[in-house]
Amino acid sequence: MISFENVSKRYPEGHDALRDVNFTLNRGEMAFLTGHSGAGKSTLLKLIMLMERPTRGHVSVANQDLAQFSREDIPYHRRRIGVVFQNHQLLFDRTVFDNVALPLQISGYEPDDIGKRVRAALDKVGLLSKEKLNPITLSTGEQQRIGIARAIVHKPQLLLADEPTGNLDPSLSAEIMSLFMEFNRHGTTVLIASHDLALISRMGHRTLILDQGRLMRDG
Ligand SMILES: Nc1ncnc2c1ncn2[C@@H]1O[C@H](COP(=O)(O)OP(=O)(O)OP(=O)(O)O)[C@@H](O)[C@H]1O
Repeated sequence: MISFENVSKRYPEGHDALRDVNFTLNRGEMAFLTGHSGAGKSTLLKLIMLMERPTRGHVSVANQDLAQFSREDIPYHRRRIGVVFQNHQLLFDRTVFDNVALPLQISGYEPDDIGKRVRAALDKVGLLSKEKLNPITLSTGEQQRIGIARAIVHKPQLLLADEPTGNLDPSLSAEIMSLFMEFNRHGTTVLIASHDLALISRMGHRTLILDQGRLMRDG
């Protein structure tokens, strides 16, 4: 599903964020990405999303070399991916339903179809009864679950998360992780960047460790 071949990324100021990174994540696999602050975790995810381009090497998603994608192809590429952020970037002037519906509205789905898909996504994260509420009235853990519903509402093949449990206590973090595992059991490929080593080791999944931009361990 994802392949990195000799990938390096140097930002314009001359900082090497990734150095000669090689790995493959198979379709249907779930893995964690960890490392110290500044190790290159977010940069690696940004290369997959085409928010950044590598300086050297090749990144492929679903057997397509992303170097072939022009700026116009980026929306097509992003529709295959769901992304969860630490600060879930919800809109507090809209309902829970409308927050989750947003990516579908942008992609031009029919209103009936949007209703069905949004409710299915909210059901998966246990928030169906809260669709009419404003997210600001919900707890932090519930807000993160809205962010996850929004990330999976278009049924992406690939789910990426950047520190999805950064603001949450251990029991809420475990809850969020079990949601990711559930999506993975249903076939979604999942890659989660997190510095929470205790949580990662409890999950028992493949873990990629970055250190100053180099992939130090994969297993
Ligand atoms: N847009 C940018 N321009 C210049 N340097 C950047 C940019 N984004 C990241 N960097 C640098 O690249 C390195 C890797 O950053 P990155 O955000 O990928 O690491 P990270 O492992 O996600 O860190 P954190 O856990 O703190 O989010 C850091 O030294 C950072 O300062």
